Amino acid sequence: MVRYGALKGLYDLEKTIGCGGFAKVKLATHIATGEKVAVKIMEKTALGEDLPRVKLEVEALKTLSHQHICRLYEVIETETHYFMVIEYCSGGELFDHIVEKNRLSETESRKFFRQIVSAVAYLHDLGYAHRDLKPENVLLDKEQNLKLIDFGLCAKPKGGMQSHLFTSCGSPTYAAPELILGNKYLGSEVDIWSMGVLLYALLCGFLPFDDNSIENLYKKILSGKYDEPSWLSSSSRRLIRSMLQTDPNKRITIEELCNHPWITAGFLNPVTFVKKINFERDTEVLNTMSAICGEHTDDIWERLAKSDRTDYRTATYLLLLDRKIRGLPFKIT
Ligand SMILES: CN(C)C[C@H]1CC[C@H](N2C(=O)N(C)Cc3cnc4ccc(-c5cc(Cl)c(O)c(Cl)c5)nc4c32)CC1
Repeated sequence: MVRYGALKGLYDLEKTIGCGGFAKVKLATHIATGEKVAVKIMEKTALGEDLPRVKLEVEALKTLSHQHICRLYEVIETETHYFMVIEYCSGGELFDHIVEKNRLSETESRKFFRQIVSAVAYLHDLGYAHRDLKPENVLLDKEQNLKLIDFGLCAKPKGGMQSHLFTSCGSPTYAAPELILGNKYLGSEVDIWSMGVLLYALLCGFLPFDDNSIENLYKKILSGKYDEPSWLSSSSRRLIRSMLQTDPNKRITIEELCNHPWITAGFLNPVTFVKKINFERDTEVLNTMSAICGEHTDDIWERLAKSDRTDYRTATYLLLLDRKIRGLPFKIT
């Protein structure tokens, strides 16, 4: 077990829970609260041209505060490494959940899909596009709530969501036709296409466009033709068709999606998102921290509010707040 001095006394590193490209993700315990966290470890020398993606993801995650987007608690930078301390999702990948059940019922698909739509609507409202939405980037926490991860490819176009992007990125299987063609595209529109692929995977248990040869895969995506299994309801067929429109101008918008009849069926309200104030003051949690570190709550809050929100103090505050929200003991007895 390689010991990382920078984490000493703050986090106990445990098993590796995944590797992705230039990062290794390990399970860890935040010592002060006993809370489980995921630590994304990146070696600077190995990052190379991927370094800008790390900064992009950190900046995005620092801004984002949504119940279905994985929360960034802390960033630790040393000479050789970056460590991102992120909310742990013990429920694994949504993909595995679909595979083990073969496919999900319309009701269960709707529950998960509403959470994805809420997270993406929130992202787009803040001027971000994820651009790599796929089942592997959708995890579940212990309460089976959905968490969006991996913002290494997300874009916040300078000119806002109406300005076009060019970099082709993400995985071809979930990529929209305009992205494959190398046309200029809108991040929001490619996210809608990818969500269409995700919804299809939830309801069908397999992908709308799939092929071992990348060339045939591209042909299928550009044709926009896919099977509609008999078990799909007409309402879900209509919704999927409106998302998997090869012409981005004909594709459903995120606002229409939030109000779509299939989305609202069985629910009282359309999908909304709370622009959660990123950082609300909680006196009980501050009292607990004051008991731990001996400082006065006003001084602690003062420092928290001024910090860049990625220090250990912030992580401790957020993890205690999480425990309180989940009804777990968080007071130092
Ligand atoms: C395929 N990818 C490029 C990497 C893969 C690494 C393991 C990870 N994981 C898993 O695959 N479990 C099954 C366990 C697990 C549990 N909690 C997690 C909490 C956060 C994250 C996470 C990972 C990355 Cl690379 C991020 O950028 C963010 Cl914002 C968050 N990954 C987690 C994670 C999923 C992604």
